[in-house]
Amino acid sequence: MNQFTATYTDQYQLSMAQVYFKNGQKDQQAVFDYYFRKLPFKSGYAIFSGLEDLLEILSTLRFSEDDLQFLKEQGFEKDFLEYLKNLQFKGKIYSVKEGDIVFPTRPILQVEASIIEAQIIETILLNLLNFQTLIATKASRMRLVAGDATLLDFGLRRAQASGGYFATRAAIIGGFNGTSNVVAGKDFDIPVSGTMAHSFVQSYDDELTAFRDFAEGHPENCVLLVDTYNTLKSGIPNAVKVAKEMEGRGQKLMAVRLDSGDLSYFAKESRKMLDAAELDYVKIAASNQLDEHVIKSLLEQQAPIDIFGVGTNLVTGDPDGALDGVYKLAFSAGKPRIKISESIIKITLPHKKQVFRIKDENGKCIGADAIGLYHENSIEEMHHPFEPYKSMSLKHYEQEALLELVMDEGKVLQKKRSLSEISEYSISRLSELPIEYKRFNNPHIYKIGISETLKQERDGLIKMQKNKI
Ligand SMILES: Nc1ncnc2c1ncn2[C@@H]1O[C@H](COP(=O)(O)OP(=O)(O)OP(=O)(O)O)[C@@H](O)[C@H]1O
Ligand SMILES: O=P(O)(O)OC[C@H]1O[C@H](OP(=O)(O)OP(=O)(O)O)[C@H](O)[C@@H]1O
Ligand SMILES: O=C(O)c1cccnc1
Repeated sequence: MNQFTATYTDQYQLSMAQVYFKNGQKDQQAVFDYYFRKLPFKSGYAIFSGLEDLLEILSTLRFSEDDLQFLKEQGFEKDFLEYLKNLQFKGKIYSVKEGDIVFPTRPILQVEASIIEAQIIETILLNLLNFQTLIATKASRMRLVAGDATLLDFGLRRAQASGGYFATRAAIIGGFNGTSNVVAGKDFDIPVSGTMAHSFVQSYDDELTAFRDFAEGHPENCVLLVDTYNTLKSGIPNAVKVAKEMEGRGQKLMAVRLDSGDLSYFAKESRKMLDAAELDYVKIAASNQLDEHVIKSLLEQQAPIDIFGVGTNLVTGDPDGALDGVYKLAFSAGKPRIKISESIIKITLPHKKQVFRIKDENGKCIGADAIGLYHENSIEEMHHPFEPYKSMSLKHYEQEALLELVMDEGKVLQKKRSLSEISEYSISRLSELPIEYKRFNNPHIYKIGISETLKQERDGLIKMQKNKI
């Protein structure tokens, strides 16, 4: 999987790094926060995904000989290139657990490293975490509405080039059951499955022979695509014949797949025809431009669909396309740092921090996370980040610290979890979130607050910067 070297970065990271190097600042320690500002899909939550890939890549990230030659041709200086030759990420990473539910404007992950190392990894970190978090969130929304139905990822062919690879992984974290993507299945140990294409049916002179040959070739998990010519007049009657022939051989047809037309109508009619032939065990799969809204609508119409195959809208994160996750400097050279912006929501939070999930006495999430300085063990009073008179006492609540050290001196500290473990964790964390945050229309807004000490630090820095201007 690891096709990345340290040039998987933006040029400005290297331009800045060369200046730090030449000015003797290369060992200056820095803290950067990773967070996003806007939830995708008008969702009330997001699912954090991509952490284990990031840690694995960082633990072996180097500049290759080829990279250094290229950078030389780009005009980088000899002594800086010599330094890059031995550069490895030796920093610390604090992170929320992969699969957890996460919310805008509060740190999900913090990097503490030399300014050069921290800067060079920014691009790959954002590339991996933004994309997977987007897709895991999309997948999770489909899982929420699909109930017990099986969700399969069919997206590799529609993905933005190599995005399909990580999209599959993220889909599983968000609650999908399997994929048609063979390489992702192999690399990430994901159940791989699939049906047949229209071309297979078209390549025969008649549909029945195509179905027969396929069923003989693949008696286990056989799924027949029934809409190439006419679903109810040809596809289903031929599938029934083949299913009966399979029964004669002691085999069972697993499912039929619908891929066009009114999926509710065709699923209901197909179910009736299969049941009338005593094939109630044959499942119905559906595909064709599905997303969480279509799946929800189909199930509200009581369409008897057992398996949903989802491609385009899953792997492209339609309609949002990207998560706006950012990486902002919070501390460097022994001082807290802030970025002030015209837009109040874009003002950053200084210092190394900790984030607490606020829970009631029964351990139930109340819909709030509070951000404090790293050394604060808990937060007494949470302030609205920007509205001065809004605050809430947290004295009687439980507080769960969310950021934990997952990488130290460039080494991964946690044992690798399987994707199914991460997915189960994600589903259990989502189940702790009250239902109001999970509805599709105008979900309740999760509260993010800051501690009194962090507020004072931030406001002091804003004042200081304003006085300088
Ligand atoms: N019963 C339904 N309720 C809600 N959405 C549906 C239903 N049936 C299909 N859809 C969705 O409607 C969209 C368009 O389906 P439509 O029937 O127009 O196209 P199509 O069948 O793919 O056309 P074609 O026959 O040319 O392939 C798809 O996203 C599909 O998943
Ligand atoms: O609609 P999506 O959510 O993107 O799901 C993937 C689509 O890819 C396949 O179609 P395609 O026409 O590429 O091949 P086929 O001949 O196998 O149907 C499949 O039949 C789905 O319709
Ligand atoms: O296995 C399938 O049915 C499949 C795989 C990829 C894309 N569409 C369908």
